[in-house]
Amino acid sequence: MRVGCPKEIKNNEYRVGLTPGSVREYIARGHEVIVETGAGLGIDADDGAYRAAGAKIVETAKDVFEQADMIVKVKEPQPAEWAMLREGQLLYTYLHLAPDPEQTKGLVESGCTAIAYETVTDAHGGLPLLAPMSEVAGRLSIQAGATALEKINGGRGLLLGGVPGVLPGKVSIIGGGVVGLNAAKMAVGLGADVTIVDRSLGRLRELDDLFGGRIHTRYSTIEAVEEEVFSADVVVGAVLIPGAAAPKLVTREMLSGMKKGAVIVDVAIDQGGCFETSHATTHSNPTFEVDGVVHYCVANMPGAVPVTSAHALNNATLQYGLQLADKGLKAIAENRHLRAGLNVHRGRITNEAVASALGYELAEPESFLKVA
Ligand SMILES: NC(=O)C1=CN([C@@H]2O[C@H](COP(=O)(O)OP(=O)(O)OC[C@H]3O[C@@H](n4cnc5c(N)ncnc54)[C@H](O)[C@@H]3O)[C@@H](O)[C@H]2O)C=CC1
Ligand SMILES: CC(=O)C(=O)O
Ligand SMILES: [Mg+2]
Repeated sequence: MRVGCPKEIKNNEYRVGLTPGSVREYIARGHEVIVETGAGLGIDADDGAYRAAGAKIVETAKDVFEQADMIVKVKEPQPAEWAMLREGQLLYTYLHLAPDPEQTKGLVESGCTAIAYETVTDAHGGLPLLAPMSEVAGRLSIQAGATALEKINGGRGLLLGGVPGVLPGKVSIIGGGVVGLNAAKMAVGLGADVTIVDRSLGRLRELDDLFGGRIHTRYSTIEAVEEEVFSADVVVGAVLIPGAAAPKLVTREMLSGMKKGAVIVDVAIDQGGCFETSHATTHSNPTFEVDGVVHYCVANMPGAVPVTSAHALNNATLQYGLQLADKGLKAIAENRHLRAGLNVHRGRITNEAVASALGYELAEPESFLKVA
């Protein structure tokens, strides 16, 4: 198969879908790889590094989209990109379709077959292609929150860890999955007072064991969320219902009970966000204020640390990408975890949560693929 990797074009997105190391693996399996010039500059990989790995360098994204059978990216296609996709072409990237009707329409109209990293599953009930970026975003969320708390950035002017004789700040994390766990590790490391709220008691037990009494855990109810939000200096939004739009757990009304200059970091913004007042922001203008509360809602947080993120992402995406390149649609038919990643196929929506969020009729992949 001919595999293509364009340069990312989302605001301040410096990751790349294929590292030179991944290119070598595709080449070793007998595939051709074409890479847009400069695609890897954000991770210090120049065209020479890609050529040395066996890729052919092309001048434009149009060349990549025209020539490749499968496109490997990081972020959801932007309008100029979905316009270049064609019927039968495979797209392998993050999509986050449920809160994004325009992109969904673009992909449906293109006729392409789109596999969303964030809905590919594994045998342990996890989301293996979302996990590495959730690790990064979870860790970054505390850096972002701590920075936004500084007075000069519109925050309360509070140091999260405190100092001897002065109490630390309070971090409340809503959603104790991969983002939540990694946010908690960083917040604990800074010396903050940390609470994690989740609706899974099993998960709260795991977290309690992991942190050995260093954090507080709370079962997620409206009351618990409200009390946490009112008392926090930083609130991290980290809930996920796979494929679906994030539930709005914090309403606009609740903001009035928050401390002035407190900070919300809505990591779940890529699925629409779990605060009613959130809207997606970019790295070039990451925060805004509503009712005295600073909101940080960057939808591609890992893009800020591309050297770490692109390698972590490739570590996870490579094995599934190779299956797609080796076998095309047959890989999706044979591997139910990859099939869970199928969101769009030849004009139809194949993911239940996306279909129900956006009012499409669901086309079950099993109804048109000969599954193993
Ligand atoms: N903004 C960005 O750059 C990035 C955003 N993300 C997003 O972060 C979000 C979280 O991802 P992960 O941690 O990997 O998901 P996860 O599936 O590991 O964890 C989600 C947690 O939310 C909990 N949850 C669901 N409903 C809840 C409720 N009503 N109250 C409390 N907890 C609830 C679940 O029990 C689960 O423990 C996703 O939307 C993901 O796409 C991930 C990476 C980067
Ligand atoms: C998960 C995601 O949206 C990101 O890494 O940007
Ligand atoms: Mg995102």
